[in-house]
Amino acid sequence: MDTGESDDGGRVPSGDAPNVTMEEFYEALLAAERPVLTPRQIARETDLSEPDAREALDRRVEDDALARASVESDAAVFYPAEWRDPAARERVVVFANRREIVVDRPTQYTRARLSQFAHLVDTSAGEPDSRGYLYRIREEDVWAAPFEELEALLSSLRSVCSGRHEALEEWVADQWKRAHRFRLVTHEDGYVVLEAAAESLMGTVVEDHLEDDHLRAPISETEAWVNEDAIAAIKRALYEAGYPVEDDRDLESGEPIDLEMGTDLREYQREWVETFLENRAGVFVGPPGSGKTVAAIATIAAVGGETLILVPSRELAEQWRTELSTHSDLEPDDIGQYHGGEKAIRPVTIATYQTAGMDAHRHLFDSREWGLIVYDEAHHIPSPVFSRSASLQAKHRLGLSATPVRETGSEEEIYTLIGPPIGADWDTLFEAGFVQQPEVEIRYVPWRDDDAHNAYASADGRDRYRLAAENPAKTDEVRSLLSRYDDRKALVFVEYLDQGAAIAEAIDAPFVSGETPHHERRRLFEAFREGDRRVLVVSRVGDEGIDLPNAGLSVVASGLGGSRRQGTQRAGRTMRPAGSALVYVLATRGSREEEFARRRMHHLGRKGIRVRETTAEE
Ligand SMILES: Nc1ncnc2c1ncn2[C@@H]1O[C@H](COP(=O)(O)OP(=O)(O)OP(=O)(O)O)[C@@H](O)[C@H]1O
Repeated sequence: MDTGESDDGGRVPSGDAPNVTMEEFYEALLAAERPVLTPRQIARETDLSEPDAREALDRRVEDDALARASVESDAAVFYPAEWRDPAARERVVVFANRREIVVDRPTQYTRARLSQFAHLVDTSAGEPDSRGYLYRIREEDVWAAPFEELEALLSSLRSVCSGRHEALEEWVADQWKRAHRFRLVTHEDGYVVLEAAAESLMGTVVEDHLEDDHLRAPISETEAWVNEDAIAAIKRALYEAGYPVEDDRDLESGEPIDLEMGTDLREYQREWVETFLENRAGVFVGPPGSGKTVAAIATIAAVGGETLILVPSRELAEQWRTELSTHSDLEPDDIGQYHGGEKAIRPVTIATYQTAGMDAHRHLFDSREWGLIVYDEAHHIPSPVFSRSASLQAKHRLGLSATPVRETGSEEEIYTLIGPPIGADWDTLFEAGFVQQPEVEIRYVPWRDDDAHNAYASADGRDRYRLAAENPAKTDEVRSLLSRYDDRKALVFVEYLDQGAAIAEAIDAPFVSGETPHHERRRLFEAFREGDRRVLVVSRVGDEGIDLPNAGLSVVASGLGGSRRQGTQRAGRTMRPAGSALVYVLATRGSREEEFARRRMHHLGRKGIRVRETTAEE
């Protein structure tokens, strides 16, 4: 519909002029989860055409109901005029030098606004008992902020901070500029060009940070012909130098695909997909079970181009096929599996990272122009595949990750090579009840006797770590937890094969490890899922992504020395919408595991998950 002739009666107050009521405006803000709206967004949320929306908004500015943040017609954004009044706002304290913002009891709406250009550090900042949310603005937050214009970002910042903070704004503006200094574009003759915003950048930044073979030849003072094999390396090098590159290459997608969703998205999933479509790249970051896979399927539908889904294991490939059929009308014939014995390219193709990384299959991926590449468990992408698949031709790149934090600090790599993080605060998801908040308990298990303790004390390095991990007293603790919760499906996670075998024997349950054949693993997981199998002992292999929706109890017997990512994954096993969720993490009393356990769980605590500590003797 394109005129003001709406049938709701309220939109056409006098004459034929289009109108937007304040109620509609607020609703549109909430729907878009944006602090400010453009005429186009208003048009999308109401049934006005874009020119009519623009006219209606301009008139509300004249009434002083709305304020406009920019005078340039294309970049104009609108927000309620009352937001100029600080008294009407939540209490916000800005620490400009530290680039930190503390908001007392922020509304979900304020949090949504902040998450566009800052990241949540802590939810218990400020006074004791307060719910002060501490946000920090890092370089990469500004680089990835989903705004077309700097002015829109600044006005969003001002609207949250209720006023100007010159130094902070200057810093933000500076960061913004850095992220708009280099661009990769496709020349009309088909080759790739690196464009710099100024001559001096070519001279300094490029000289200092790129290798000789990254560029083939200069084209002008500000442009160079790029070696296409080095695109990922160039992006990474410039990112590290503090100049993230905008990737505006002209990439064609393959055959279009036509796919209808059979599942309605939740509000936040819709927001994820929309944000993704705006940026054409990004990583959905949400706790396990928060619906990333379903949102990814909706993204495939929205992009409508040939899609490659990369997954870490064959079990996950299988799971994707099922999910695609469950949530969309994609026919089995439209789904190709590309791994092991089966190698079929279809409108939607699922491949393992392992196969995708093999030289023998490189051409298949390189020679195609995918409309969308989905990286499942994006924090899990093996390094060689990382650089290779990042240079795959794709119009859109979508990562999925429950835990983007990598111990190496290389989460930046994920965001450079795939795209900026997209996601709700975890506690928002817990609060909304979409993901059950697990109860996590760190349980300290004493050494069985002095001998065991002494052996630990006199060992060193890896041996110590292993002795603590394999403390035999943990087996008793596992047994006692299993009998205490004998009505729950339970997973016991272990780090070492010997320990897994020992625990499995002691509790008479199967042990699933990397040595278990694929078909056997699948059978066991299925038996667990479908009902007759109550307990599984699982080594690292079962650790990620395998959908075990009905685990009501997880016992992490060892594996704390692993990465932070693992701690979250393991706790995540039980974070499913169905059933209550309990996680026990066993740590040997008086060993380094104590400290490890606290640190890992602190990380979960920061994600809004409740953690408790007890001792096994209690
Ligand atoms: N919009 C929705 N409506 C109904 N059910 C949904 C919706 N989104 C997700 N679900 C269900 O919630 C469960 C978890 O969803 P999904 O598998 O997409 O989560 P995930 O974040 O990908 O989990 P993981 O990180 O473990 O892979 C699934 O059973 C899925 O069918």
